[in-house]
Amino acid sequence: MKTSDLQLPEGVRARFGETPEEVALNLADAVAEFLARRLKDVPRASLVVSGGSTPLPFFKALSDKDLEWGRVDVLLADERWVEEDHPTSNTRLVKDNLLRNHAAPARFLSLKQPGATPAEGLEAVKAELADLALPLDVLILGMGNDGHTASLFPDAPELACAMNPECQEIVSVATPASQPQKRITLTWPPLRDARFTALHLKGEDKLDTLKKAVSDLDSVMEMPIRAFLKPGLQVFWSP
Ligand SMILES: O=C1O[C@H](COP(=O)(O)O)[C@@H](O)[C@H](O)[C@H]1O
Repeated sequence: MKTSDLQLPEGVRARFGETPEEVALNLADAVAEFLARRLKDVPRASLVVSGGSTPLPFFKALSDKDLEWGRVDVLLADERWVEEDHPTSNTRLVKDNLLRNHAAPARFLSLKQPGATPAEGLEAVKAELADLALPLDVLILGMGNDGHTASLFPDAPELACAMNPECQEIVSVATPASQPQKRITLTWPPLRDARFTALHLKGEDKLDTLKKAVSDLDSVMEMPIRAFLKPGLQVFWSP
């Protein structure tokens, strides 16, 4: 599919590049600029990132930015309920690739807390996030080809509650049948209200998925990413 075939909703900005490295640098520039501006006005700023394979070059580029990282709270939009030494731990991914270089002094708020299941650890996760200021400042989302973002999966029994605009909880357990591991995710209200939101994608398959998502913006429960395709969103994509 050609990028010119993609008709994004009004107010959604396309920031497409030729390579993942180019897009990662552009995204890191945009995030660093936003955080630096925010830190002039507030004592602490927040940065919510996603896991998976796409963000790696972005994490590396952002870790080189000379910011007052000691005043930045970093957390994940979602996490698998696995220990940090597990190969799919997003926490480890962030610690190894983002919280280094200039970014080493940032405070990391972990969505993985003690407990055999996310349900068991949920109260501890809420306690970890208790003094996080809302609205969130920067949110970087990814997307799966089933239309999930964060761990808002179409087949998660918890989805309706987590996507409810009146949801009072900042985090939810997610147990989609399609996934091998149970998960924990930020819910729609805090994600919806972030001041700067980017969707970071790599690959033709993601472009096809995005095209499918924009074709019917109302069916949010089929593809939760649809809820985020609203004015202000910036889509960073490369082949
Ligand atoms: O499961 C997940 O997948 C998406 C996308 O991952 P990628 O490997 O295709 O980049 C990610 O955004 C989400 O945080 C993660 O839990």
